[in-house]
Amino acid sequence: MNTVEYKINELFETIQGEGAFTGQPSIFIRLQGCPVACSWCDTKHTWEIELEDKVTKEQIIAKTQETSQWASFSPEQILSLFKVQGFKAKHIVITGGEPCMVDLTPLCQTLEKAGYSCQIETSGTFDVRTTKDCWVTVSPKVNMRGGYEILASAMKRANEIKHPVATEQHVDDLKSLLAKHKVTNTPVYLQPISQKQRATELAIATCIENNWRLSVQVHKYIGIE
Ligand SMILES: C[S@@+](CC[C@H](N)C(=O)[O-])C[C@H]1O[C@@H](n2cnc3c(N)ncnc32)[C@H](O)[C@@H]1O
Ligand SMILES: Nc1nc2[nH]cc(C(=O)O)c2c(=O)[nH]1
Ligand code: SF4
Ligand SMILES: [Mg+2]
Repeated sequence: MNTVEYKINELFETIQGEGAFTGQPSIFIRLQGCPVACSWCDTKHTWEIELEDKVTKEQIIAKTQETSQWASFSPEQILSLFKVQGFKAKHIVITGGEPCMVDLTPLCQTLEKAGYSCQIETSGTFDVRTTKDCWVTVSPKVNMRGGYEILASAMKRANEIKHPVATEQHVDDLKSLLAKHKVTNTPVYLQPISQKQRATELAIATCIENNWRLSVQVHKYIGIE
């Protein structure tokens, strides 16, 4: 019997809007907690884990706004919730916050055993603990306020690298990282930060120059979660 529990900020079904799985109907599990502190992070409400923000599972399911509230769920409770909610997607995206602060293996094992495919969105600053079949999207974070560094093990485990960009410095940071970790075959996506026009223009030009791919956070353009 698995007794592990995960602190969940949000659980919802939508279309994956980023990276290689863009367009894929997906159930998102958003975990609470991240110490990396990217200045431009679009989910700052997930950073702190405060005990006073602990609420019931029902309140998390009923959430309609971004809040720092969270509830604990076991893998089995997550799975049965999918059924209660009538979710149809067979692909799960585990994000946050920083999901790799905890061991995701029991969660992914339970979900995969039930026939789902799993994907993790991570900053690459914590050990990636998951199943071998889980798709790992590493979005490396360089020189962020929290002071965390990219782990070689995370770069090696990555099935795709999705790098947020707004400046030439971000592009240079990525090139240094790829050289340092000898990444040659992993698909690279550039993701313009916060849909800014200049960031998007830079990302397009840099993708063409380097034969990388563009990831534009489709969900934000079409106004879905
Ligand atoms: C909110 S993070 C959560 C998962 C994990 N902490 C990470 O950074 O990968 C999910 C994805 O959104 C990206 N992201 C966050 N804020 C963004 C922004 N303002 N513009 C574009 N991408 C952003 C991250 O780089 C990451 O790829
Ligand atoms: N639709 C949709 N796609 C996403 N891909 C990554 C997301 C994230 O916040 O990690 C995200 C998100 O929040 N919504
Ligand atoms: S690592 Fe991810 S969740 Fe954490 S601050 Fe950066 S973008 Fe936000
Ligand atoms: Mg998001």
